Amino acid sequence: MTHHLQLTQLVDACRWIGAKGWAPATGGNMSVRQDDALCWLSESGKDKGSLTTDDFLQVEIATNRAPSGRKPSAETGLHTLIYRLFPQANAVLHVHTVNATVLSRLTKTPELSISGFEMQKSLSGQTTHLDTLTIPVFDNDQDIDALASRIAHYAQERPLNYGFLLRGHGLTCWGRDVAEARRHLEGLEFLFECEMRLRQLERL
Ligand SMILES: CSC[C@@H](O)[C@@H](O)C(=O)COP(=O)(O)O
Ligand SMILES: [Zn+2]
Repeated sequence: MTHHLQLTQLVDACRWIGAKGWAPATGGNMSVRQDDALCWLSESGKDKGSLTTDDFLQVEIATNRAPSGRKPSAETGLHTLIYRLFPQANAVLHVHTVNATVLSRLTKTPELSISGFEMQKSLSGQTTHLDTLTIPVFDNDQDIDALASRIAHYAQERPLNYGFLLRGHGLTCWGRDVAEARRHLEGLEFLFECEMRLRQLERL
């Protein structure tokens, strides 16, 4: 399948994320795949809600190098890991939502389990609220290479679909295209919000 570079769709997604308040300050980073070898990543340190296509730079998926010499996201190594692990992933969105940040800290186990919600079907392949959705929660780390290798190790042992949480940090999710990555982000964020409210009300 040939696909044109989805940079315009990604810029639109960044605006939407910014308007939702899901990338406060300079939090969050976003990318799209160009091909097997290259992706386009948001430049480090910018407000991700007001990016233009000029704020994305080409990065080598195998090496994390940016030929332009500009500085790609601090979390480049997580985006390129996803492109290496999943050939069908073509867009990656990383956000710092309050729900992802708090729920990942409330989850003391290596995985968050979610069940009983119709909105689980917003995630590709999910067909019923009766299934249990498993979202891994990795301890945050400022050493992105170390974090990437922990995630890669998890993916060798267990299915890793849609996204993962970084404890006390945020959510990283992906899709076949920007539209699917957006749907996964919106679906997961809705589920996190519901889970948070249920826990508050039930005092779990
Ligand atoms: C307050 S931003 C913290 C960053 O280290 C990181 O977590 C992040 O999401 C944004 O980093 P960036 O380098 O701009 O892509
Ligand atoms: Zn982050």
